[in-house]
Amino acid sequence: MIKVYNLSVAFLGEKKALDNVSFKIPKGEFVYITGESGAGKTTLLRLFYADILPSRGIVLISNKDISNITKKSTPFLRRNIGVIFQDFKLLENKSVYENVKLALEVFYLEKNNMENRILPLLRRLGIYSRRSTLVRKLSGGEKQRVAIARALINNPAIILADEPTGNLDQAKAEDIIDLLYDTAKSGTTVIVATHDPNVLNRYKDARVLELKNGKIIKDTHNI
Ligand SMILES: Nc1ncnc2c1ncn2[C@@H]1O[C@H](COP(=O)(O)OP(=O)(O)OP(=O)(O)O)[C@@H](O)[C@H]1O
Repeated sequence: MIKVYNLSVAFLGEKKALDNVSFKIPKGEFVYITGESGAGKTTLLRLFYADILPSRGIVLISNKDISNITKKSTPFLRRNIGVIFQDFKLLENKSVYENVKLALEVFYLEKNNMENRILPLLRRLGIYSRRSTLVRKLSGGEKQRVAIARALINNPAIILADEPTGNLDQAKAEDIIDLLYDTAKSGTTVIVATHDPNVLNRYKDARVLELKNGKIIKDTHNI
């Protein structure tokens, strides 16, 4: 469960990136965060994994207040959160397998057993045959799948995806959204920031939170 109360973020010398935002997201929900460029989507996601702290207001992740979380405590929070970044942030000169393994090694202690965790996930995401390929040799769609594998490998409670279909054609974008939607079906909370209408229309029953100038102007669930 994610709860935010009266959340505002002001970057130095800028107008507010988020302005008094409140909402709750239950466990296992699939939510779109939408809004035009600069609306505050990325800023909101960054608050959830404590990449930034709010100027005002409260962020609760699984009932833990992270509004003032210390740097020392952020690894414990992030262990439960998988992030899929707009620009992937993969290690281009390492293989698909290595990229996922590095994310697993941070928290996983059974070093001998890692293959049993990684290979089935690569299979599920359709990148098993690319496991030894360097990331820099992959297509955009394949890189996106590696980014998803890396986000899922620690079985996080929450997945945050920032424009996960950025440069993909429509069919590939739909594949990626289907993967994320299925992930929510198994109990993971999935939050997808996007302004792509094809992505938004893919699951019409999904909750849509729309931001404009840092404020929520639409919430289809309104809870
Ligand atoms: N590090 C920063 N320093 C100063 N201003 C920032 C910073 N990050 C974001 N902003 C500003 O905050 C506002 C919200 O930005 P944000 O990146 O959250 O929007 P967005 O909805 O994700 O946009 P996009 O769709 O273009 O990624 C914008 O006005 C942006 O210029």
